[in-house]
Amino acid sequence: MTDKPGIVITGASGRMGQMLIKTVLDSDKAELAGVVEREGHDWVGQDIGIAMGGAALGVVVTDDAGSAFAGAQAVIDFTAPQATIAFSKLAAEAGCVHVIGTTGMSEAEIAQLDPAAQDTVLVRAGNMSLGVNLLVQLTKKVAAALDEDFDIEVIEAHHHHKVDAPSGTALMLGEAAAEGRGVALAEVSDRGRDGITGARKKGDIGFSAIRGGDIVGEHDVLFAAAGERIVLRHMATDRAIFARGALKAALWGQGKDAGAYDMIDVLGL
Ligand SMILES: NC(=O)c1ccc[n+]([C@@H]2O[C@H](COP(=O)([O-])OP(=O)(O)OC[C@H]3O[C@@H](n4cnc5c(N)ncnc54)[C@H](O)[C@@H]3O)[C@@H](O)[C@H]2O)c1
Ligand SMILES: O=C(O)C1=N[C@H](C(=O)O)CCC1
Repeated sequence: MTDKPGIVITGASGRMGQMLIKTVLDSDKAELAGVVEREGHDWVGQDIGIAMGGAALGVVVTDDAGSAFAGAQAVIDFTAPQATIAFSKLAAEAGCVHVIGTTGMSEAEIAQLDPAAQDTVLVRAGNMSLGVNLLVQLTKKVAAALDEDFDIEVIEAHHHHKVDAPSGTALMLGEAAAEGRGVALAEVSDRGRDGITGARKKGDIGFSAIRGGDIVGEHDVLFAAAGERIVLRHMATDRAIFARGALKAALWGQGKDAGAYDMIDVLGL
């Protein structure tokens, strides 16, 4: 028996799932309480240490999320939108802090997380790294200082496995730029230009997505005017930055009031 929070990692075999498991195992502030994979995955039923190519750890991969969450203090979830919605209900029932890194959720899907946030602490962010959350605040500040003579473009690059675009981070940066300008992103967002698009509309916030190789995640916010340009840039070279942020959020959430939070809250930025 220990007083360290027990953490369950969902999507155990994923790029982030494996990084999160290593991060929790390396931490002296938390314990690995369980690991979850989707039904039918060949890791289900295996010891997670062996499945990841190492020694047995005594934690078996399960597809029964409800049982895994019972008795744990937090769930860290980097999976897929529908899985995350289902996990939010189970985490709330179990009284677990739910840290959500899953991206590509529509507004309607995000709204389905609201009932869980009435009952438990839910921390959701499209990017859990300190650097990107700082960049979000810088973007808001720069956008507030400049007028519409500066065209704003968010350019992102990720590995070729990524399934959603724009990235969650790009959307956070776009939201920050829109907030700085005092406009609603939905009104000014320009995504997926192709063909005879017409000239750029003043005040729009544009998005471009590059997909290739093993790029972990790169984001530029470009402010382009006649005669000068400002570029705010974040480059991730190691997924550990996202996992460290997620673990920080899981620990921060212990004992907090139920509600929906983000990494700006966690990091106090
Ligand atoms: N917020 C951040 O800081 C951040 C950082 C990196 C990645 N992400 C996001 O995290 C998500 C996962 O990224 P990834 O690169 O690890 O993807 P991945 O495809 O490598 O991993 C996803 C895992 O989720 C599992 N999964 C899917 N449905 C499930 C279910 N119902 N039950 C249990 N497991 C399920 C899959 O089997 C897979 O193992 C993506 O949405 C990505 O954009 C967010
Ligand atoms: O690898 C991914 O997928 C990433 N997703 C997040 C996003 O959509 O912004 C964060 C960066 C890595």
